[in-house]
Amino acid sequence: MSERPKTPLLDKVHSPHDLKGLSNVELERLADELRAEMIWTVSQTGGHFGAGLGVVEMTVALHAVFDTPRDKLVWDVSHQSYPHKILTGRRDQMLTIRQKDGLSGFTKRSESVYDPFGAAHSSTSISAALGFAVARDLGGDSETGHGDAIAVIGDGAMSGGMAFEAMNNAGHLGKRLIVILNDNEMSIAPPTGAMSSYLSRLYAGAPFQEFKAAAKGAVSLLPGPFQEGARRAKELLKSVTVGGTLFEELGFSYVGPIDGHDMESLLSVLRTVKDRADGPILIHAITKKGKGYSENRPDRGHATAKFDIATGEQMKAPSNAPSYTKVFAQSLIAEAEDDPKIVAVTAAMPDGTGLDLFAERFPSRCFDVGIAEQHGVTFAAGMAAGGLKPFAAIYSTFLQRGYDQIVHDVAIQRLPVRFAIDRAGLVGADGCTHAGSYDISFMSNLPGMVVMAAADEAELRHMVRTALEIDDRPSAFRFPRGEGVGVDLPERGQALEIGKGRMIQEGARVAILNFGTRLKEVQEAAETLTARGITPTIADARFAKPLDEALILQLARHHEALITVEEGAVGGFGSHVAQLLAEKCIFDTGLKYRSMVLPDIFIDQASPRDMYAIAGMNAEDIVAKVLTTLGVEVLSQRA
Ligand SMILES: Cc1ncc(C[n+]2csc(CCOP(=O)(O)OP(=O)(O)O)c2C)c(N)n1
Ligand SMILES: CC(=O)[C@@H](O)[C@H](O)COP(=O)(O)O
Ligand SMILES: [Mg+2]
Repeated sequence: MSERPKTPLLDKVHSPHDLKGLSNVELERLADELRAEMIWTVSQTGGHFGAGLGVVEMTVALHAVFDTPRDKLVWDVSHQSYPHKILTGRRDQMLTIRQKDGLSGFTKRSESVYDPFGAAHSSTSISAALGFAVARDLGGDSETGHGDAIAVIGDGAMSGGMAFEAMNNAGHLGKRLIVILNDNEMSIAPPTGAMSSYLSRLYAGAPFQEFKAAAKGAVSLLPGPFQEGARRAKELLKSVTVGGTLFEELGFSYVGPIDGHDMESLLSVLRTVKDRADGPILIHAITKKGKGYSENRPDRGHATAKFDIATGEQMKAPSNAPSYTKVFAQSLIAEAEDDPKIVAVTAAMPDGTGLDLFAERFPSRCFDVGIAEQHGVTFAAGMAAGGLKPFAAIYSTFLQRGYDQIVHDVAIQRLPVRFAIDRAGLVGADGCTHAGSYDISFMSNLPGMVVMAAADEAELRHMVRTALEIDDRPSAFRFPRGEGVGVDLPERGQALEIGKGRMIQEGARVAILNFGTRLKEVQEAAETLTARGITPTIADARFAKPLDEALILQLARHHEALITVEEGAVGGFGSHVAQLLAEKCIFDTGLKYRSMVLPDIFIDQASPRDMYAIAGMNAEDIVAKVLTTLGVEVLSQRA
């Protein structure tokens, strides 16, 4: 185990207030200690890493200059907020981060007054900070008071449309608002897009040194705070800006680029801005993701498992089966070898969706659109309308961003976009912000949509093929984060019959109708139940839409009880089954129907197994549900 670093200055910091008396040199030393502390902490826990390392100096400088929590500091995505958490009274809990009952890996209002706004999905910070600015100016109530509103947003997050919607609004309102663009020339993967190239050009055009000198000069010109008139302040800011940027056209003052690791520069600029800004201002800070430890890794150490600090070696549990993501990617590549019309879209998640593999094989047929799920969906719709066969590979939670586009651009026009919905169900350490809980509901509600869920990795392979063959309407297939169950994989997928489920085992009294990867838990539950003399019938629905009506009615008519199981919120598969049973008057026959869905709460981070335990959806919960439904004593079973 790596030794905890010595951090004499940091040990004296219990809140940002303790930074106020420190000199610039001490703040610089504090940043070094904070970085060492963060490296050690994440080596023990795993988690998001590179982004936090890149904002260590910025975090120290922001807390030294601004008056949080009165000033509202909003971190975009907030995967970079670990140093902020350490400085804002949560250092002692850092070893619990992303674990059950521990700290969240993201900012969270209920966790700290220093987290004025929760995040985890990207590109929301400018909108939220603008909201704080307006609340301040219009006398909103706030326990911590109202001061400056500061958004820290990455270059990747800046590719999201919301950031521009917010700047458009902020430039128009003209309120004092501070946006720090943390430009490390990385998203999770290297950023793509014209905006990214534009930022690089801004950076290339104005070397730090000149700016640093200007900033220093400007600060030395300042008399005490609050003594300078507005005219002078404007001139001062102008002297440290370069003109003609896109941001200025949108109504922001642009300051930069500055070296985001240079404490002197940061402090000078932030102090100047704090004292003088009178409208929206954007500070362009250049940083290195992974600074001081993982900056040379291809992903700059975006996220990591626990690791050995000396060797960098990550401690990952050995895998027994390929991940669902990999099976998806390999299956799609196999299909694309034969069908040149197949194209793939990712919204800034090439590695996470496996499309990095697809892009290696078919570079011109793979599109990383940036953090732009809305655009990604409509872009795919356009390609479908143009005669291609697009697969939009998007995490369930991020697909929420593109919902109107799914309805308006895809479903209403019945365009054959294939949605490969990764990270379906509860994902673990990222917690409720990343849970894929709603896609079954929001996709199954749409007329004409085909909605599938894979029960194992072989099923996923078949569903890729099935989606490919559905060329007259949109379709979706969902699969979870992590490893498959280890079933044999067919070389190639076989198209499934649309809207047809499959029988897994015949039993009596109770039928369990599964949708998705709870099948393993259902089968485990069935073993326990069989030992108690109740052998359930098990079927795998495969489709939530269209429903296999014949199968469902058969199960309902030949069993005392029918229980559906799905890894999704209420309103999904089970609700559609209930609707069918009601319409066919099956409830009138006395059928006991139960639907096992995610409960109506947001479940915080824990292992997926623990999250499903909280949700009441593991094998033992299925056993209990069967027994209570049949009126059999549960307690004796548990004993
Ligand atoms: C809407 C949405 N899509 C995708 C993601 C996944 N995601 C998390 S961080 C990240 C990259 C962000 O890049 P940037 O803002 O530059 O921050 P950096 O990690 O470089 O500091 C992405 C794509 C997300 N959080 N939200
Ligand atoms: C912050 C963020 O949104 C991503 O980094 C996310 O945590 C990735 O999740 P996976 O590890 O499931 O790809
Ligand atoms: Mg970045």
